[in-house]
Amino acid sequence: MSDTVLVLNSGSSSIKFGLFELPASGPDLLCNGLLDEHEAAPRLVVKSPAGETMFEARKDSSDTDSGHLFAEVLAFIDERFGEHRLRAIGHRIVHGGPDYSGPVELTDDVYAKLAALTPLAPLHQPRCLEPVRTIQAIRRGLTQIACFDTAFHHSMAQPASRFAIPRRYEKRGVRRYGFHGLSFEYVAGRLAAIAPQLVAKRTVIAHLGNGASLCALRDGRSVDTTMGLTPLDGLVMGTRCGAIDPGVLLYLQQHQNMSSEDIQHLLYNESGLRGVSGISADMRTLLASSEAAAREAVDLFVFRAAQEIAMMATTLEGLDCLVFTGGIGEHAKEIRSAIGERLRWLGVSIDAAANDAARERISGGDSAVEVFVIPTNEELTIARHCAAVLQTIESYPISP
Ligand SMILES: Nc1ncnc2c1ncn2[C@@H]1O[C@H](COP(=O)(O)OP(=O)(O)O)[C@@H](O)[C@H]1O
Ligand SMILES: CC(=O)OP(=O)(O)O
Ligand SMILES: [Mg+2]
Repeated sequence: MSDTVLVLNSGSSSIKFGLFELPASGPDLLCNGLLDEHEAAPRLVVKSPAGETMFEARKDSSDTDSGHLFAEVLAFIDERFGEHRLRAIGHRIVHGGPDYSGPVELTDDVYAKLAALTPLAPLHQPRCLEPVRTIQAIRRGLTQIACFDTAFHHSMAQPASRFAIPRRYEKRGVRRYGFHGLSFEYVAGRLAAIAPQLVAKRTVIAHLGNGASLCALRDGRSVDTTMGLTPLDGLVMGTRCGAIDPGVLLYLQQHQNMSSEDIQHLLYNESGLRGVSGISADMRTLLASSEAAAREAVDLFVFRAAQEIAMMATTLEGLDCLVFTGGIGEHAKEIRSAIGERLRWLGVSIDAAANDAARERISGGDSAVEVFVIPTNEELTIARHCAAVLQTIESYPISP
């Protein structure tokens, strides 16, 4: 009998999960799955590591209780992997605030602190925390572990972590935290394995998914990132505006008769690709569309991504390596090449054939900047963190 951990990755547009076996050599995937809520009838799919479908269920669109999903996933695991011992559930928690620079066991006290951070990630934090309570109810006593998007950026120092507002707000926690850290950590680790000579070099990782952000790295550690106090700052996203003149918010509130709730909804849910195109938040749909507004939304996404990559390069005082990851970064060759074109002046040159084939290294021979496509794996990062935390809990030794 071997030990396993179930990892839940609740993002803004999907819930992904993975079941990992925990041998001493590191977590091994047994199956993974996705709850896709984009379709009219949300779909639950579980696949083997080879990509074969092991289980599929279509949920009634009126069934908005994700608790049913988790009960279904746990029942499936019991049935198919009953010979293993489920040791813990590992959760991606988007906001860890100032207190958590690494993974922690989810006690009631920790839960309360994380729930209090909901206003700083209103789209994500409730979705991340809801399964914790659900699982507590259906599997009392099962260890649950929180792994944070913010933790990787605790290495970020001032001035990168500072806003230009009076210091008293910084003391109250109003500072730049950054997100997508579990993804950046995984990609930085893969990059170190593929190209160890680049670890000490000036690297920017572009996580371009439904949520999107950049991380500037030196020696594999985060020194700057584009998201701030909340996952609203920085790049244009699926439904989020990214960086915006704060005067816009004042104007909307004072002269467009909008409440703070209206403004929150506008900036988190109705902006970004969705708002600019008026068509969709999904990059695939926009790239396939012949509408001018779709093209304009994609152009703005590319323009801003290139601008902010140059901003990260300023923090690093140059750029040696650029890595694309996330749903768009991994799959949208048009976006990678358009961003590359805008960064020619920085020495970026992308090889068209390598880019079309989504090879691991896509920079041309003449490029001053090494360019890679590295698929992210937030679930594996969480599983690794869980294995480390479980080893510190005496009553849960990991079997060799
Ligand atoms: N083949 C593709 N071509 C272009 N865009 C894609 C492709 N596959 C996925 N995407 C885009 O990736 C985005 C979702 O990214 P993902 O990282 O999966 O999201 P999440 O932030 O929810 O984890 C969507 O905009 C989607 O359109
Ligand atoms: C932090 C964040 O934006 O996450 P996601 O990409 O899952 O929306
Ligand atoms: Mg994501």
